[in-house]
Amino acid sequence: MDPNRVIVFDTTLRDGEQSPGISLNAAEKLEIAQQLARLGVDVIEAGFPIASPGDFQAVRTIAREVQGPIIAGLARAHAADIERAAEAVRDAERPRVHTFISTSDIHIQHQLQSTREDVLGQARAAVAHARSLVEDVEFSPMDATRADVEFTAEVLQAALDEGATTINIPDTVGYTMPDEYAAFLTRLYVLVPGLHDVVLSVHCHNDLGLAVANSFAGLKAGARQIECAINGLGERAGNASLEEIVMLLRVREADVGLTTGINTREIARASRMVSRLTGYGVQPNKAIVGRNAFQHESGIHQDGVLKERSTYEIMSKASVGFDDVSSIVLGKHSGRHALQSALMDLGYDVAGQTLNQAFKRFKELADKKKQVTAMDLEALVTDELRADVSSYTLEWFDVEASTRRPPHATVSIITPDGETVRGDFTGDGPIDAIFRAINSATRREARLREFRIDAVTGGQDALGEASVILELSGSTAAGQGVSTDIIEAAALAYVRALSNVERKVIMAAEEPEDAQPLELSGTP
Ligand SMILES: CC(=O)SCCNC(=O)CCNC(=O)[C@H](O)C(C)(C)COP(=O)(O)OP(=O)(O)OC[C@H]1O[C@@H](n2cnc3c(N)ncnc32)[C@H](O)[C@@H]1OP(=O)(O)O
Ligand SMILES: CC(C)C(=O)C(=O)O
Ligand SMILES: [Mg+2]
Repeated sequence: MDPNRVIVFDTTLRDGEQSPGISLNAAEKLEIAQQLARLGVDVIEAGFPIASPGDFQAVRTIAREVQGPIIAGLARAHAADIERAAEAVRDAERPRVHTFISTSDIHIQHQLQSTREDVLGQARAAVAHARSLVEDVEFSPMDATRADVEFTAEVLQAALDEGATTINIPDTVGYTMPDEYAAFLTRLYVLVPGLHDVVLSVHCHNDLGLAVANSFAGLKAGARQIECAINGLGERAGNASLEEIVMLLRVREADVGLTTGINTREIARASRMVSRLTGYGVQPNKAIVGRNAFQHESGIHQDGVLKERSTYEIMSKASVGFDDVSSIVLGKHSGRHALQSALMDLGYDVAGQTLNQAFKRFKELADKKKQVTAMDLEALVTDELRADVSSYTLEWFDVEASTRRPPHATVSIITPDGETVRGDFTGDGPIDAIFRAINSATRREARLREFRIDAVTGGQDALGEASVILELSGSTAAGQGVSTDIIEAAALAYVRALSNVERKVIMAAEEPEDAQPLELSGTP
């Protein structure tokens, strides 16, 4: 085998399933195992067969149905565990039994309540027994990183003497540090030269957030198998995340020189499947598979990525199978380039002053909304186009609403001549009050024919779109307004409808009777 090829041992279905609250049935485990095979992992640790009849059945089903990877079952250093594991994986193309016993004094004294001598004997017997049942036997000295290195070496020598084919060095409680872990492995290679003839493996936990860093240090020290789990699942803070270590090796391959057999384009699918079946969501800012991992929200980054992706991305989202995720997210930190590009996607070719005006409205909206969606943008732009044909402008308004007295509205309007006029009114409801306050300020007797308000987008911070039809001196016209505040949306719509109807009245008075009515533009 290529000495630079790293064996990917996936333990999502064993250590990953040890995450509190996860219990996968045989069908669910099989579905994940099939995806792991598509992903191209080399070994699937399918479960702990002695743990329950269900887990035994799940491991057996996977062993029978999943082609490609080695299928492993975990076993304590007990004959019954080993026999159950061997039976469960027996029908696999390539079965493996993974047996383990602690070598740290903390575990030997307090958990096993035993002695180093007994542990040495149990390890030897366990590997020998496993080897009598299957060819491929992995041995792990549990809690090795807190154990005496000389004693661990002695146990490993016994495991090798009995025919172990892979030796795994677990950092069971996520205690070690990269330099220390690498030094521990280097020392084991010196103390147990036979380790050079088998595969040395790393199995790191994330209690201090170092699982991937420690695993990587182990690979640099000579290990060629990495035990990891999709989405970093595993006991307590989890195991090294498969996607992180695999992409680290891929992205820095030229510098590190190690490869895996993983089809990285299957990573996103594997992550989503595991998340769905385990009920463990992925944190948005998780490396590689988090929702944000390939999204850019800030204007400077968006500008860079729009000009050349590599300015702010060290890998492409396509390389991990996230083709369907949009890279540019519009929010309060976005700039004109991103807005222009998003508008272009919607079919609006805006530039110059129109872009500046849309950008101003967009920033105001982004201050109110966490994320600005395509629908919000569309509403904003059409609203901006409508604003171009308005004659009256709503400068500001105040509405006092209460259940104890009738609502009162005050408005300030800028007329087509640039004059500021004010009006106020006490109405039946806040919208009625503001509409009549606009009439009072403009000294127009417009009559409301229709009023409707719709939510443009979902959620508490949704944009509302108000539509108003007004009648003035026998003519009618419509106006629309958009805002996160429905009273403001209604007032904008009223002011625009008033501008439109007034223009119609003037035109009707000026033009011959067969003239066509003026069409308002509002769509791209
Ligand atoms: C670091 C790891 O991830 S190790 C794997 C952890 N995974 C699991 O434990 C999940 C599956 N486990 C189970 O379903 C159960 O714990 C079983 C079926 C394996 C055992 O259940 P029980 O027999 O009731 O024992 P229990 O879990 O309470 O205690 C563990 C026993 O195993 C012993 N033990 C622990 N590790 C080992 C080992 N590697 N080899 C031999 N014995 C061990 C403990 O000393 C304890 O023995 P004791 O009963 O003589 O005190
Ligand atoms: C069983 C072993 C490999 C384990 O999961 C650990 O020590 O963390
Ligand atoms: Mg573990």
